Amino acid sequence: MSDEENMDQIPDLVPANKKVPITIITGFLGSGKTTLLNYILSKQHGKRIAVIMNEFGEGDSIEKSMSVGSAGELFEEWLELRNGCLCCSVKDNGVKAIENLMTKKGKFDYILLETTGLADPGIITMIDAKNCPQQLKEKKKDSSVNEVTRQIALSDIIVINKTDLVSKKELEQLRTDIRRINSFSQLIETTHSRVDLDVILDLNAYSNANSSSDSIGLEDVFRQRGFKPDEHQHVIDQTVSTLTLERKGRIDKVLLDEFLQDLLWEKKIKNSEGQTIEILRLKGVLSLTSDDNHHVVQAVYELYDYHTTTPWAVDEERQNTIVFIGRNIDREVLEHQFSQCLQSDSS
Ligand SMILES: Nc1nc2c(ncn2[C@@H]2O[C@H](COP(=O)(O)OP(=O)(O)OP(=O)(O)O)[C@@H](O)[C@H]2O)c(=O)[nH]1
Repeated sequence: MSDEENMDQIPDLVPANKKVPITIITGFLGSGKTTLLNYILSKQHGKRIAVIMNEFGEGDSIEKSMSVGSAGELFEEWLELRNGCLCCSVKDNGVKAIENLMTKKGKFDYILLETTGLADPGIITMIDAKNCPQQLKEKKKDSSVNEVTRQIALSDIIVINKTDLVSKKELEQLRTDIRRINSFSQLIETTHSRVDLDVILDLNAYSNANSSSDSIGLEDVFRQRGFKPDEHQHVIDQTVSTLTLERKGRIDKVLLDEFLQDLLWEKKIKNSEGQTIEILRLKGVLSLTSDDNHHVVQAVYELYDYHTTTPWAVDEERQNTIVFIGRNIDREVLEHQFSQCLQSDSS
């Protein structure tokens, strides 16, 4: 069969009416990623899960399969990708690899991606409770953000693993340090990576899929966590931190695009001390002037995109919540810029 014919068949392999969630698992060497994957695979009976491991280094892509299911109904495929950038892997090699997997093995219910510490986008970040405090202190020669800070900043779920190896006081301090970097992400504490699988497998934040009825959208996450704008942050923060803004009304997408492009692409937006505001991750739920649906905006560094989710209820007050995670965050500047994107007759 030619490649073209092969590609034509791929859409049929994806479960009907359902986009397959892709979850990225990242973390430092030895933080417990493999333990987590093995735990997930050992528990998720009756589901078909593809695990994509993203490793860095020389050598050809290696495919290795392993079978964990007891009754044979559970099948997992491990696939190792090479080359550094996870964005490229996901968009190019990764997609191809997933397609090949589906061609060979049929439909999957979940796709899990494991990456080593160098990949940028992370969704679930594994933290080694014992070693993380030291990793957080690491100074990069070029004064860029260190690896573990970046992983924490980018994540939707942070799993603090190996809590058996630290005291209560050390754990409390670590929680505070992590929250300071990313106050949006959900924090889970474990030993041997034993997480609540519903939380891990329903996470769909980085998938390009539109919200489907059975996946948790960002707006649900905001709602479930009772998310409130941070009132405390008035000063410029030169470390990595989170800022949340909330505005009533409707956003003009043309104006928002201009703002996001100035912020993320052109890096034109400076704090009040003239330093560039560096965004690592951005997420938001918006009410746009263009239609009556919720829109989710997400960015990882320069890359950003929107997707449309559920309609606003007729009597629901329209509001826009946006979370910035980055460095040199300046509340006043970002607040001003974001407010400029509101439709002029919005309050
Ligand atoms: N004490 C303790 N050890 C753990 C825990 N979780 C995992 N380990 C051990 O830590 C070691 C590393 O765990 P892995 O799951 O291989 O970590 P990893 O992130 O996949 O590591 P790499 O493959 O090197 O990137 C293994 O020996 C695990 O048994 C935990 O909660 N407590």
